[in-house]
Amino acid sequence: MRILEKAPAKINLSLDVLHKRPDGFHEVEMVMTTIDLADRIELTDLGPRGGISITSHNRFVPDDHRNLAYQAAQLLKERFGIKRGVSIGITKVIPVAAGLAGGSSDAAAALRGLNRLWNLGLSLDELAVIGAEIGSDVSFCVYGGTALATGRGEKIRHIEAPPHCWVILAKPAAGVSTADVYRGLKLDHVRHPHTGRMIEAIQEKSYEGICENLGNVLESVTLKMQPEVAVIKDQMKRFGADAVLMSGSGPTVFGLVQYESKVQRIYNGLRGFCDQVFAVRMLGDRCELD
Ligand SMILES: C[C@@](CO)(OP(=O)(O)O)[C@H](O)COP(=O)(O)OP(=O)(O)OC[C@H]1O[C@@H](n2ccc(N)nc2=O)[C@H](O)[C@@H]1O
Ligand SMILES: Nc1ncnc2c1ncn2[C@@H]1O[C@H](COP(=O)(O)OP(=O)(O)O)[C@@H](O)[C@H]1O
Repeated sequence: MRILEKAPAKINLSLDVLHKRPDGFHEVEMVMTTIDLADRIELTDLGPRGGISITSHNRFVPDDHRNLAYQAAQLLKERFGIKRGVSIGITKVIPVAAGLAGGSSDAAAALRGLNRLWNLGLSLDELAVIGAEIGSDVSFCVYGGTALATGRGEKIRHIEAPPHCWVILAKPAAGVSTADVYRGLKLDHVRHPHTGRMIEAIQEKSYEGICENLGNVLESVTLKMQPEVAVIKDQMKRFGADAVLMSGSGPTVFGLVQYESKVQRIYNGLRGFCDQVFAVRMLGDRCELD
């Protein structure tokens, strides 16, 4: 039997860090939404007593226990005493180590797909709790859609979809380590975004309100490690994006664009000096994972 799952990327419309916790993680408040840029996960049953095998044609994606989709399969096998093997094929589209939760979304897709393959009968809420053991962003990725994520990112409150718009993404060549970025954050020197106002803007379907309230406290940390982020932000604004921000720990920069007529010009302009550029729609609805 073969199961296919879509694993969409996320962007953080708003990312605030409240404080560092005794367990080393940071308490966050993030408004996240899924976009139409997705990896494809193909799960094939390998029969009784088999192991977990990972195939991907991307040299930056680990093909062993370090892969988050592998960890998802291992966790379900152990927890539910599954004795069957599985092959996990990952068609990578989301840039790696980019602040777009590619690995987390692959793990979430593996959880959803294996739940079907092995007839585990788990709800999305149960999968989201299991996902939190793999990484802070996995719970959100189990559901997709749009949500406020709190705690270390694993507490999810669903919110409605933002109004449809275009998202242009541009990723500088090198990736960044999320752990390094959190480590570099000096909380007494940041301007906190207004999480509440972002949620209100989404609920009011105010595209202008969303643009006005984009904010990410991690941006200034990554900017120091990768000055190219500032250059890309500048170019995106100059080519005509309505608002721009770095996603997550970066270094990917996204620009919001309301009208399709502007998208091609901004995309073409950025392609001039950035290899990985994408123009996609915001998904925003949970049902759009299918
Ligand atoms: C920054 C964000 C924003 O959505 O995304 P990315 O940039 O990775 O996509 C997330 O908070 C990243 O989530 P995720 O990538 O799942 O992080 P994890 O694997 O759980 O943690 C990696 C490391 O980041 C730090 N970390 C992560 C989450 C958090 N709330 N506080 C932290 O301090 C810890 O040092 C941890 O060891
Ligand atoms: N399925 C996967 N896809 C991409 N990277 C993965 C995957 N599994 C583990 N990784 C590791 O996780 C790291 C972070 O990758 P990723 O999830 O793409 O970025 P981010 O945390 O910035 O959103 C990568 O450097 C890679 O070594």
